[in-house]
Amino acid sequence: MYFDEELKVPSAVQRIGHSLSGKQKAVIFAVASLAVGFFLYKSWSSWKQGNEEDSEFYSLQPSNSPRQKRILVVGLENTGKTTFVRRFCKRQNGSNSSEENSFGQYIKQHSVKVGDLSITMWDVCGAVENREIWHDVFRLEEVDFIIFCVDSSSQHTFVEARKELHRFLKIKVFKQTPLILLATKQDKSSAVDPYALYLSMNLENFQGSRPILTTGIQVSTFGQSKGFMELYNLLSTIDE
Ligand SMILES: Nc1nc2c(ncn2[C@@H]2O[C@H](COP(=O)(O)OP(=O)(O)OP(=O)(O)O)[C@@H](O)[C@H]2O)c(=O)[nH]1
Ligand SMILES: [Mg+2]
Repeated sequence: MYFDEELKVPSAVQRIGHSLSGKQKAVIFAVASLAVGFFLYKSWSSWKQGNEEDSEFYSLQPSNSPRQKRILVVGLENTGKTTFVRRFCKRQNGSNSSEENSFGQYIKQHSVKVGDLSITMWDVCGAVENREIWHDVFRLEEVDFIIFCVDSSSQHTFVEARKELHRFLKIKVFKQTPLILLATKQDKSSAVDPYALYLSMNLENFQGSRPILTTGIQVSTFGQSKGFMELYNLLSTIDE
């Protein structure tokens, strides 16, 4: 391909431009406009869908006598724990949530009052070299729930996630602690649904001693979330 000296556009493209009639140009313009319009509509509707989901959860007002829930959030690295915890605990008015280091830089403590609950979440780093911390976290405080996050779109990590989850559930102090298996990144096209994820974790042997529940969430790049209301309902209905 060579370039026209003056216009710096490929001559082949230039020739096509010249050979099109006004009508053909109008058709191409209309098709391109429709494609752009469709793309904008799809982006807007997925943003709106996420936002609607959010609004139910974010409109919950804190009650005067909330029940305390202490929740440990663990899972392999890159599963979306920090994204989830920050978004869940950051209320729109921002006035009643907090984030601080707990046990050094690898565990972040978040607190929020939402609806009927006063929630403290510990977001524990998931990188391999830090996983031994998981086994020390019982020193934090008594916990009411374990939320174990699995990136539902990364099926190649399921075996490792299952191994770590089983290891974690065998820790003595957590032997009866209710578990919520959280299927994160549900927006991704390769994501499996929460029930399929639950089956792949082989949790039958752990079921006798504790409630085990599963649900899914997603948090978009723009911060819109889905599934938080259902998670809130699970947290508020189970009483240990
Ligand atoms: N598509 C999509 N991406 C997500 C979602 N949640 C988190 N992510 C992305 O996943 C990546 C990892 O998220 P983090 O929240 O840092 O993961 P983490 O589990 O805290 O990782 P560690 O702290 O290393 O254990 C980031 O690039 C996030 O933007 C989601 O619901 N959907
Ligand atoms: Mg993190």
